[in-house]
Amino acid sequence: MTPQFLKTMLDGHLGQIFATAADIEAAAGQIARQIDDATWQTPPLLIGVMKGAAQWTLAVSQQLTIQADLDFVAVSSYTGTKQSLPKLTQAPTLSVTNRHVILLDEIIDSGVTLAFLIDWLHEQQVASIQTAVMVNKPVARQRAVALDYVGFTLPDVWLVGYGMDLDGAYRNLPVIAEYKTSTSVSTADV
Ligand SMILES: O=P(O)(O)OC[C@H]1O[C@H](OP(=O)(O)OP(=O)(O)O)[C@H](O)[C@@H]1O
Ligand code: HPA
Repeated sequence: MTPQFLKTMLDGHLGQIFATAADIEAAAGQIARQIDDATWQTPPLLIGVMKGAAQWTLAVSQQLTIQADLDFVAVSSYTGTKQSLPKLTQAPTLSVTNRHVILLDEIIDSGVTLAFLIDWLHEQQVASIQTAVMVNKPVARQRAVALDYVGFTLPDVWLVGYGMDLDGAYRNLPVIAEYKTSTSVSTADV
């Protein structure tokens, strides 16, 4: 059964629930095992893309069993569901030059945000870049981005929860859910 608080919080906008917290932790664990098993000449530097990737970055990094460093950048590209040019609003605090970077984002949609960050990291002369996304929404891609680790591949609907927002709301939902822009009676079930 879908918890009542989700239905109440999304007030008629709740669509399909694509993943529960347990599904997401399991997907993050599988990715952590792959990162563990890769060959690293120096410890990788995990960089989470704030704000949305905070939960996903911790879900993956806490399940690693190798040494890794952790940092964050902040990029802003969306107001509501409307996209604008990405802006780096916070650079990493650690030096990225010559580091093996793993960029973690909770969602890739158009690809513009990650492509922008990858270009920026290359300008800083990183040693290598891998990407680890919780959700891949491939339908509306505008910029090609190589994805090394993917949690879930989902359809082109607006998603909220586990870091994903609509105008700053719903990031704290413990599931990945569809936000229906027109209200309807929810049939979602978990
Ligand atoms: O592939 P794209 O179409 O570029 O979309 C993905 C980006 O959009 C969201 O960021 P947003 O700008 O909403 O900032 P946020 O992380 O603070 O929510 C999300 O967190 C990704 O970083
Ligand atoms: O579906 C989405 N949900 C939240 N943030 C996003 N940024 C791009 N696509 C999405």
